[in-house]
Order: sequence, then C-alpha cells, then structure tokens
Amino acid sequence: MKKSSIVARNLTYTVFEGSGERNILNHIDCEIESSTLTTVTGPSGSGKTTFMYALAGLLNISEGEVLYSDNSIYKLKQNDRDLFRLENISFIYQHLNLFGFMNVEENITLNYTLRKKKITPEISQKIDWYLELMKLGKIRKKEIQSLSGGEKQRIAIIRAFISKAEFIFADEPTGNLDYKNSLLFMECLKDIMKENHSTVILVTHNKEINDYGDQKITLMDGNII
Ligand SMILES: Nc1ncnc2c1ncn2[C@@H]1O[C@H](COP(=O)(O)OP(=O)(O)OP(=O)(O)O)[C@@H](O)[C@H]1O
Repeated sequence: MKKSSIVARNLTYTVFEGSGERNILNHIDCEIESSTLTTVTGPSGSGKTTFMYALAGLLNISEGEVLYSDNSIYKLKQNDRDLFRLENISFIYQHLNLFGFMNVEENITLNYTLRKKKITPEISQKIDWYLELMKLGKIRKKEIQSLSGGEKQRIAIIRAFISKAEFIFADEPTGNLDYKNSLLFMECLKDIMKENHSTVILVTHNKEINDYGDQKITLMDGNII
C-alpha cells in the first residue's frame, strides 16, 4: 500500500449554538493517499467546506489531529503552520479570493510574490500556456473586476496550478464554469497531478466531477458515510 499523505484521526469541530454545542465535524477518521484525487460530496450544510479547512489546518479543531506524512499540522506553532500552507498547499475557494486591486498576472503569481520567489521565463511561459488552454487569451494585464465569473474562476484555477503545490484543496472549483470548461478543468487537473505529483481534495456537488475521484468521501451531518 502507498504511504498515506494526509491522515485525519478523530477530527472534531464543535461550535456553540444557543445553549448547546454542535459537532460540525463528528470524530472523523480518514486517510488520503499521496498523488490521488479525493472528492468530497454531501448535501448543503453537511460539513464539506469545514472538513476541507480542518484538513488544511485552518481551524481551531476541538479534538483529534491531522497528519501530513506523520507530522501533526495542529502541533505546529501558528507561524509554522501558515508557512507550511504557503509552501505546500494551494486553494481554489468557492469565493475565489482574487484581489481586485491586482491585475490577472499579479493574482496568478501571488504565491511566488509571498514566498519572494522569482517568476522564471519557464513559469511565465506556463502562465501563457494555461491562459491559452483555458481560452482566456492575452489578459495578463487586465483588471480582475473587468472579468466575468467564469473567467475569474479560471484565473483562480491557474493560480493554484502555477504554484506547483503538493496539495490542492478545491471547493466547488467548477461552480462558475459551464460543462465544457468543467471537463477541461478536470483534464488539466489530472495532467497537473501527474506532473507535480499533487494530492487533490476537491469538494463538488457535480456527479460527473465526483466520478473522477480515486477516493470518494460523502459527508452527512459531519460524518463520513
Ligand atoms: N464557525 C461556525 N459557527 C457556527 N456554525 C458553523 C461554523 N462553521 C460552519 N458552520 C455550520 O456548519 C455546517 C456545515 O457548513 P459547511 O460550510 O462546512 O457545509 P457545506 O457542506 O460545505 O455546505 P455547502 O454545500 O452549502 O457549501 C453549516 O450548517 C454551517 O452553518
């Protein structure tokens, strides 16, 4: 068996509601193997986004742990945890998180800027290649506000791909895309996974996207079913 790259043990996230408590994630155990695509589905409110954030070390979990190659992300000091994420994890959020005050190129290369890494000619060429592939053409210097929802989504996707992160967490990455572009995204994702040996966790409501998963997780009321 391949080595597990992410392991969650007893992962629990509790919130206080009124006079009581509620487990949004309820003692979850799971293993995600290296270089695989794991899809996460379930009804609205079942805990998919929370699960993804908890795996990425973004929450103050109530119980349990998340291990990346046997190291607990929640045992890291906050600064080290942030640094680990910056170096190793790319996100494609439901709400895109693109910055309106930056142009397309600045948004795509944000991870490099934050890590003070140079944009090599090879990376620059790759950006053009992705822009062409995603049918966006010559928009590197365009303002983000001037783009449509689907175009912004594709920029967020390119930003995640270009960072070459080992782990990609994607929350409804095809939510703003039409059928053709959704399948194009999945084909690109598979190529990227092969090239970078990435491990991908992808939240989706879409049955066809879910079918791409090597492992399929279904959540219901904070439990894996
Ligand atoms: N910090 C919080 N405080 C209170 N409730 C929360 C908090 N975070 C999440 N929830 C609740 O937990 C439940 C799960 O939320 P989550 O966003 O993870 O669901 P989801 O499955 O991703 O939903 P959707 O498919 O609609 O995006 C929801 O009922 C949400 O309101």
